[in-house]
Amino acid sequence: MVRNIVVLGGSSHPELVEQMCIKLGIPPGRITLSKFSVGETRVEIQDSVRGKDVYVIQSGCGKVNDNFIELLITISACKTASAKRVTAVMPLFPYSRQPDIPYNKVGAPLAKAGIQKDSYTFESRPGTPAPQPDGTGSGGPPAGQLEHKLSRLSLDKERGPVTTPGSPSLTSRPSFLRRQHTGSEIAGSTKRDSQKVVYANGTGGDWDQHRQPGYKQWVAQAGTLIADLLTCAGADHIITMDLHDPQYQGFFDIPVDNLYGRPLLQRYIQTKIPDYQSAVIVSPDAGGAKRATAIADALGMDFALIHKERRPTKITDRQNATMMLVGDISGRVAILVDDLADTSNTITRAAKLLKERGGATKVYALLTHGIFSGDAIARINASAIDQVVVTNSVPQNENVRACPKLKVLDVSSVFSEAIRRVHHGESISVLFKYD
Ligand SMILES: O=P(O)(O)OC[C@H]1O[C@H](OP(=O)(O)OP(=O)(O)O)[C@H](O)[C@@H]1O
Repeated sequence: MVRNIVVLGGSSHPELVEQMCIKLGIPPGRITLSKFSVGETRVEIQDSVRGKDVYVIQSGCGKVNDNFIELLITISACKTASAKRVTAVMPLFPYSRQPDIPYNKVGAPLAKAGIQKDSYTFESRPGTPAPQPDGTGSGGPPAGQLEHKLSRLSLDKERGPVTTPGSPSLTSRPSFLRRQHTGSEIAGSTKRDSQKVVYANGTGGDWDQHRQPGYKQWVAQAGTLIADLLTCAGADHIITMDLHDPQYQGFFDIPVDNLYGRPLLQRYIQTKIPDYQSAVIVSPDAGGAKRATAIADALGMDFALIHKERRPTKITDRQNATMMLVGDISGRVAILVDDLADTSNTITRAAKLLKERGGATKVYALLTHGIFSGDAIARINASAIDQVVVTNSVPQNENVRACPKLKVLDVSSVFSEAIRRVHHGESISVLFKYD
């Protein structure tokens, strides 16, 4: 039993909170989480946290944004109630696939002068503005586009310039536009929906058609913002697991303990996969190669890599990325290792490749985070994967019921041990050991 500690659970994963508290030998702190009818989050902490070491547990799953706000409000409430230290325990860190890069890795679709929407490809890169063949200086728009620009200008004229006293004119910004999502909203899905623009006069069209030539689409940089929000709320420490991008830790100026799911996955391979040493560890993409090779090296196993060539023929056709297998898995068991499955597109396509092209006899997929948004579970059920193994960093009860191929490993011991060690000021590096 640890003393002077309060563990508060958010809405995202009550079972994990309960398991962690059992392992710590303390009851969960009393907290009421509710919503006002308008949708705003309300947090009420019933136990005193004055002078206490507080751990708020919230995973980046379910209603991710609501849960994140709930976490921020809870942290802030603890700080203002004089908690000595507040640690955010986030088994799955939200937004960790949106680091601070100006364009997403699939290549931001860029408007190229004169190109039709349907002919956009990932080969369509923006040229540096250069003189046109007709000698019109620095790449001015072709005639059609000029008309389009002028029509936009006339719209601005109708409205008149938008200015505020003492501020520069805002007419250079598309202030007459408002954007709306048109794609269907799938709960928990990360699919990027197409967008439409609507002018104030009711006319509109596809966003792609309205991009300025040569302008690189701006992708929001969520990484630093998420880190700043946590620290502004009052978090003194973060504990998480298998950050998609470990460099994310650099966005924080507070300690971040990034625990590994690897020992759990490794133990599963050793204890549950018959004759595992003759199997091959496979990374389904280059991004996860380091993680997968580390397991292969530790267990003395062979390694293969699937190269995911992100060059779909259309911008929105991300799922058509070509996959190429590097390594020999013929007649052997293949064990896919990755940090997470979201839509499960990556692992199901990889499994198909491993069996159809590579000649694998059986395919396992071992992942730390089983997000399984949208129809991911149905996709796994219909796939060539024989077994999927995930941790319960996000709730898996419903998924287990819907997917007979799914096995779940418990992370509550790892997190409760991390909490115990942080609380007592002990090193947690022992949790980073693999063998
Ligand atoms: O289940 P899915 O929806 O297919 O998503 C899973 C994939 O997404 C992540 O990588 P990402 O595509 O972000 O690329 P990266 O590893 O190169 O960062 C993750 O590492 C998986 O490989």
